[in-house]
Amino acid sequence: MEPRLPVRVVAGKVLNTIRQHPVTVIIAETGSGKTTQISQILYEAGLGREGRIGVTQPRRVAAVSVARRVAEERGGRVGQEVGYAVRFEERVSTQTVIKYLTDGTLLRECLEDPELNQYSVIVLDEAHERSLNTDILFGLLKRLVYVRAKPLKLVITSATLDGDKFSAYFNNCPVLNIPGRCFDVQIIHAAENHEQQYVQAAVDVALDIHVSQPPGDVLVFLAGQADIEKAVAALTEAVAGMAEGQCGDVMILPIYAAMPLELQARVFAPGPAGCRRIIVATNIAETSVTVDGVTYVIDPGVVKQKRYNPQTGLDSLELVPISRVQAVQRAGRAGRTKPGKCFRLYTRKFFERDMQVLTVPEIQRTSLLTAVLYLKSLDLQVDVLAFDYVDPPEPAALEDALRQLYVLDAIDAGGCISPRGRQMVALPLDPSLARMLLAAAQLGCLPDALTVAAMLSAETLFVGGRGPEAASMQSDQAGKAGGTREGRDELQALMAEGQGDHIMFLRLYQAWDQSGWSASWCKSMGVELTWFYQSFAASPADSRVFLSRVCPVEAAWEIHKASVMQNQGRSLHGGFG
Ligand SMILES: Nc1ncnc2c1ncn2[C@@H]1O[C@H](COP(=O)(O)OP(=O)(O)OP(=O)(O)O)[C@@H](O)[C@H]1O
Repeated sequence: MEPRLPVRVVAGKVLNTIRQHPVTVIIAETGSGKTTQISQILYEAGLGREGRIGVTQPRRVAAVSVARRVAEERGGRVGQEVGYAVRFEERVSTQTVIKYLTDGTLLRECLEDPELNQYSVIVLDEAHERSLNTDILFGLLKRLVYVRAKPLKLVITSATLDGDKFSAYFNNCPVLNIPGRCFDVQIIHAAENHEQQYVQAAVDVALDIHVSQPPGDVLVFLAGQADIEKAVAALTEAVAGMAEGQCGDVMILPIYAAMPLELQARVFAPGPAGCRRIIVATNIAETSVTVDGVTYVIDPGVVKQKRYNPQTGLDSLELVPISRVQAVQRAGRAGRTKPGKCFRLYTRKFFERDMQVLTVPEIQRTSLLTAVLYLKSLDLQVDVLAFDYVDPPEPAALEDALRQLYVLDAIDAGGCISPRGRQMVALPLDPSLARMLLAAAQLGCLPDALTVAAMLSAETLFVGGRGPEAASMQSDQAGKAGGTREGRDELQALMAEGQGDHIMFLRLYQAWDQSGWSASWCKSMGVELTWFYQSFAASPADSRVFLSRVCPVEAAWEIHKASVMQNQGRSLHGGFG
């Protein structure tokens, strides 16, 4: 228990407000105890007796690490009183009362039980992130608190949220502003912006901190795995070149989403005594997480953000400046267990005048395919165009999602979910991948399709963030840049088959399988081994079994009559122009 945390100081007020109102918005500084304490305050007051206290997080790493912390604070182990559920991993038992879960997992639970009867309270944490899933949950839970027979409390929490806007959305619910923070974070702005060379600038500042600042770990935010690998290589080289006695020991630890959860967890374990850790992270470490020991944060002010292009119908990742809200969150990763410093690699003027105040909600910038199919699958007769959004998406993006779902045969001409759409939504995958698996089941090639789906679900393929074009490079620095020359030739041969990315992935997997899942084979090909691990969990065999379990495609498959499909196709193509 942390009695000094600001949220603990006003525990009585928090409790009374939540008891008296169906929905409460709580705004308090980063590190003040929202994520770890509110659930415990409610539990200690008996609010978990009638059902679990669920706390959502936008990211897996946060759900898992916070559950571990809260279990530890309560003197238990994860999976007992405190548990977590994230995609592909669950540590929850009949004893579990406080459950941390990702917002995506809660949405999937709604499919099984639209009334979410296992919960008495749901806390939507980090609401400012405005993830697509959280935005959908706002609309669904707003309705549920008023219609569910068994009482349900909803709590919305954030360090930076427009309280008035959310209060208005939730029928003028109360907004609790909790003052105070634990430790100060000194903000140091750069004299000039480092837009182009932000990786090198971040490396330089990290090294500078290492040689000149008192003990404390450093957390560096970069935009993606490729950036991180570049920075780790540069830091390793620079540290190795430092004269003996110039500085203390240092340990460099990367963390990004494509890494298996066990590897991500390394950053939460304490480092060796007297050794400074430099943790190089994507924005997965931006909210909620506490990395004990982090005193210095380096924030280059950029992020890779998913954006939807209505012309191509696809999402792409773009490097964009972060919002001020994100800058506040990043700084808030310091000052949690002692005072800290945040080095911003952009000017104060840029922060004050040029940065957007809020992050654009994901619902207004990404593909809506999964979300629309999800809403269609709920037996709530949801009109996706008129759904109760906090901020509605572009009508054109919604219409586009409907059109694509029709093409995938997930909805019918009337816009209702089809039997195939129901099968698709049962698979925890992107609708296009789900559709591919269903087709593969029908065509008798499910094992290969499962392989491709697993590989496409993982994020990074080639070492150094290179695409397959790395294979055609005639670089002398082969091993360093992405594989040996022979490896690149082999990769090129796979690509030369010209059957598209999916078949190439399948061939790549088959070659890896034949190599006996060899790490040196991956290195020679310039392929990221962690990518295979990410794709196949423990092993390809396990992954197949797992995917077959979560994707009951064969059992559920109903063959549509070809003529029906053709007729539907004609009428719908006409309907959607
Ligand atoms: N793993 C941990 N190790 C050490 N201290 C921790 C840990 N997790 C939390 N704490 C302590 O508890 C405090 C509150 O953390 P908590 O995550 O509940 O804050 P928060 O208000 O949700 O922050 P944020 O808005 O950044 O998510 C931290 O500032 C820190 O002092």
